[in-house]
Amino acid sequence: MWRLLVRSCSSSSSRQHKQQQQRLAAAVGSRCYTIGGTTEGGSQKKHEELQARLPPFVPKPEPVTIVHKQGMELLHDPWYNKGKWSMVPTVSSTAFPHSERERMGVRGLLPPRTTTLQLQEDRIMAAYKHGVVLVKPEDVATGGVTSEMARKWKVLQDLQNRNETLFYKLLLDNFAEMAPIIYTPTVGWVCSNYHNLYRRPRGMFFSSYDKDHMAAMVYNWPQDDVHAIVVTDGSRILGLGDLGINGMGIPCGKLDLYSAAAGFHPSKVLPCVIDVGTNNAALRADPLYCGLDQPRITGPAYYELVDEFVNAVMARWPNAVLQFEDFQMAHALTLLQRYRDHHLVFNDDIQGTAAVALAGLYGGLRVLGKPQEALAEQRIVCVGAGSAGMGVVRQIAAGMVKRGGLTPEAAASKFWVLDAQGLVTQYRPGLPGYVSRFARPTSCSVAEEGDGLLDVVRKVRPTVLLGLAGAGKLFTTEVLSAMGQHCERPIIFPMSNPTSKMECTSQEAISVTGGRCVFASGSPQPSVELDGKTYVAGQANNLYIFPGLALGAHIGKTKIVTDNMLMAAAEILPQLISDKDVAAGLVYPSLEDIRLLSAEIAAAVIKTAAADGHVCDEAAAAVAAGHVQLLDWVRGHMFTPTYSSLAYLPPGIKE
Ligand SMILES: NC(=O)C1=CN([C@@H]2O[C@H](COP(=O)(O)OP(=O)(O)OC[C@H]3O[C@@H](n4cnc5c(N)ncnc54)[C@H](O)[C@@H]3O)[C@@H](O)[C@H]2O)C=CC1
Ligand SMILES: CC(=O)C(=O)O
Ligand SMILES: [Mg+2]
Repeated sequence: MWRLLVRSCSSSSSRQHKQQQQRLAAAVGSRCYTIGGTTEGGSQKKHEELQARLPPFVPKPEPVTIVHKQGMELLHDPWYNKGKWSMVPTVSSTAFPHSERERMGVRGLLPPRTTTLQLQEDRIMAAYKHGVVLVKPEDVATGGVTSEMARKWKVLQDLQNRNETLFYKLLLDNFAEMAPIIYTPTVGWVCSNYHNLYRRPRGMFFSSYDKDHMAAMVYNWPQDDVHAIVVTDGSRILGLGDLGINGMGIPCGKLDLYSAAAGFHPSKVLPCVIDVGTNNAALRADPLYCGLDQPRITGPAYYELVDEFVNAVMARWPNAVLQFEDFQMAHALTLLQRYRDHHLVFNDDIQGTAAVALAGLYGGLRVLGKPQEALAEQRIVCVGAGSAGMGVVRQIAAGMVKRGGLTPEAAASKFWVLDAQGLVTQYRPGLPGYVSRFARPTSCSVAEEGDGLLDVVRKVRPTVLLGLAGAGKLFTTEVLSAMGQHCERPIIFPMSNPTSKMECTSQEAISVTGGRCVFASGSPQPSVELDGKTYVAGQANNLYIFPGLALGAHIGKTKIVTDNMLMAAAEILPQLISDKDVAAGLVYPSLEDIRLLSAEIAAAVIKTAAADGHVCDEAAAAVAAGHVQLLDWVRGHMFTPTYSSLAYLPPGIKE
């Protein structure tokens, strides 16, 4: 240390400098130290030489502020917070250096990348001078989100930051209208621009930097009783690809729906992101990006981190249901299989989407006036062999076995699955097990390995066309027209999100098929007027399933989420469509009734889990009491956004 100090000094003749030299000499006393390799000891001349080279002393007290707050309380104090709590986009709070985060109990409450006061100021100046461009033309192109939708999102976001009770009352009272603003498609734009829009930390941020700290840092979250956690690693956000830590917008949006749709108390839900880096070079290069500046960690190190996260949150909040969301296929299924027998977890993209697709097909059969058994007669083309596509195919096949009486092999023969390389057949080397079961046999006739969608549709003449590729307009006019030519009432579900990644619009499908198709899409679509008739578009989105499924699993204390529970959710949903809506061609019930739908799904899930012998005694008693009592019991657990009287409890006094 002395060596460094001495070598970095420079000469000065100031009085302060001399005082500093004297103080240093006194402090050093007769201690031996090295200058340029020579050992010195008490020589006045050498002292003077040394002191002459020391930097000047500047009497400047270090700016330390004594704080009597830590953690969330600190972040919520605009004076101590090192972010901007303003109405303009900025990187909030991230100017806390890591050592200080540790000291102040805010580790995990902020994104991992730190910024500077200067960068924050530059951003504010830019917004001050040039205004905030909320939606750029390219955002509309990539996300299908207009300035008007972004403006509404901002109004709701500001309200949520101010008054959660009012936010949830508004959302619940206007659910169908506002779901597209807090959820898809607007949430896709929010994630793409999260680093620009970020104002206030929400949820917990875990990163590879936190390795070996997660079990402790979860205690920085102030709520002891968390009921639902949604986590992403940002690797496949909707159909928008790797958005790194920006993917945090998705757990936030999903949990808004947990509270609005299923009545989870907003203070008891926890959005989480695990930042293992990103392969999105543009984001990493952006100075405002608040995630780690490193490529994604893969392999065993990745699984060690996710294991640590799961163990940490499950140890602190053993009653929580944990939803995995928007993990890329390379990890999604492996993670689900890794935890599903040990914890109350599910993967929404694999399982929630599967259940909503099967529900939509049962709804479609109702529209066509056919029983559920008719599922087994369908020929189904699915474009997209990823986590969502294969989850959907597997669930529909299970429905064919259960309702249609087919063997698993016969059910598999009803599917033609395409990925980015075209039709998937057994010719394909290295097919993972979850795909190979549905790969067409090589001896098969009509369609061949690698065939494009149009060829497959012409050769196979499917009755159902599903889109889960996240690749945009794959259901071209030719494809839609071919669907309409061989099938009187084709079922067409372009399920990819957000709007810009959907395989076709409602207008395209309905006009090309002359209004004959049964249509539902992943993101909401407008009604279509054709020849004086109005065709209403349904929404084939897992938002119908996950709130009620999670509620049933949580309050029923089912310990795990089974395939039977998912099947129960898929089977109950189409029974809840009103006859009027069926007559209008809708394959899903109205979103205006979302609380009722979630309660019915939760009840169905609990009944199934009870039959399989894994619910808590209270839930078992509610099931035994009958359906009406069970529904009442479920609803009794739902949060209702109303104001209540506040009572003050001084510190140290127990409730
Ligand atoms: N409506 C809903 O509730 C849900 C919709 N999704 C959407 O499904 C889409 C896919 O999600 P994941 O399966 O998780 O993604 P993924 O990345 O796991 O799979 C994508 C699949 O699409 C294939 N693909 C890509 N481009 C293609 C092309 N041009 N032609 C044919 N196939 C192509 C890929 O080869 C891969 O098999 C996303 O857009 C996502 O937003 C996902 C979950 C729920
Ligand atoms: C809806 C959904 O979960 C997705 O598009 O990924
Ligand atoms: Mg998803």
